[in-house]
Amino acid sequence: MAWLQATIDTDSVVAEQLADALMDAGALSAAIEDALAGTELEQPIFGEPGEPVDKLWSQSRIIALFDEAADVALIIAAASTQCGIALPHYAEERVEEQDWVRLTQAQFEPIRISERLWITPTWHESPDPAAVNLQLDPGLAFGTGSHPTTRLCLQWLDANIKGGESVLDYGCGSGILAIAALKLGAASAVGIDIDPQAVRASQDNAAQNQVVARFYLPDATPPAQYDVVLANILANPLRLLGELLSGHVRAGGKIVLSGILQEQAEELSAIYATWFDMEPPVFDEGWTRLTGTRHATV
Ligand SMILES: C[S@@+](CC[C@H](N)C(=O)[O-])C[C@H]1O[C@@H](n2cnc3c(N)ncnc32)[C@H](O)[C@@H]1O
Repeated sequence: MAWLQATIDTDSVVAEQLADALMDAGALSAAIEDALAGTELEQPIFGEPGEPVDKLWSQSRIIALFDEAADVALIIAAASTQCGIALPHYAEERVEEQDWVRLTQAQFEPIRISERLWITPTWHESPDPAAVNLQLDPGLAFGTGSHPTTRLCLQWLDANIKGGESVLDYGCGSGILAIAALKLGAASAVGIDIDPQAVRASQDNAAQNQVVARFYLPDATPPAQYDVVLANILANPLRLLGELLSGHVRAGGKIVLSGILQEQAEELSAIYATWFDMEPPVFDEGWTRLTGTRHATV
């Protein structure tokens, strides 16, 4: 079994419309990426939940997959006509059947977070069995440890969990932060996510790591206060969640915020200074970690 793949360079303004038209005309899949990805001109563009992305890559590339018997030229011509654009430049190649599982797994290697903390996929031996090892596979929920926003939180946990803390992981994704906190010695951990798939993935991952954590949708958040509250979400939800998150941190407890772009750090830090003594931000690849200690009274 084989497929045909077309790599189509296109104007970013029509990329989404063209990808949809390709699907309508018979493509099996059509993914849009930055045509300059992997070069010095690559443009990192991030969206906020619930908000349209207001920036486009300067050039887009559509990677479309077709059945082996498809007439790719005809489909691209039909899709271009539907979008009212000239036939774009494209390259076509044959993609042979491969061991996709093995190929995917090969992309996920163990990740060393710190001297003593590793994140390892289940199909790998841990490189350091004596370390604190989290077993985590890429799945439907965000959080494998490879992203700087997660790494910043894991590094904070590694340096600051001394043993016995209660932890709230708000926006838990895969549950990675709650699970890491428990593995590092926290006494209890609760995770919250708006995505039911993330709640399920977190439960599965906790079981895989033989730790007991509780995961809920926001409506079921226990009305408790914690020693540590982590929230790796994004700037916009963090702007809106300040009151709620601060209410879950005991006086003298810590807040750890991530998912904030470097240029958003000052504004977010000022918002959370309402409830916390904020520390200087820590940056990693353009992302920010903010931490603070809860005021005794507000
Ligand atoms: C960037 S992921 C972080 C996952 C994981 N905690 C980590 O550090 O890798 C953000 C998660 O927050 C969840 N989320 C976004 N907005 C939320 C909100 N308002 N309340 C709860 N969870 C939210 C998303 O569904 C997603 O799973």
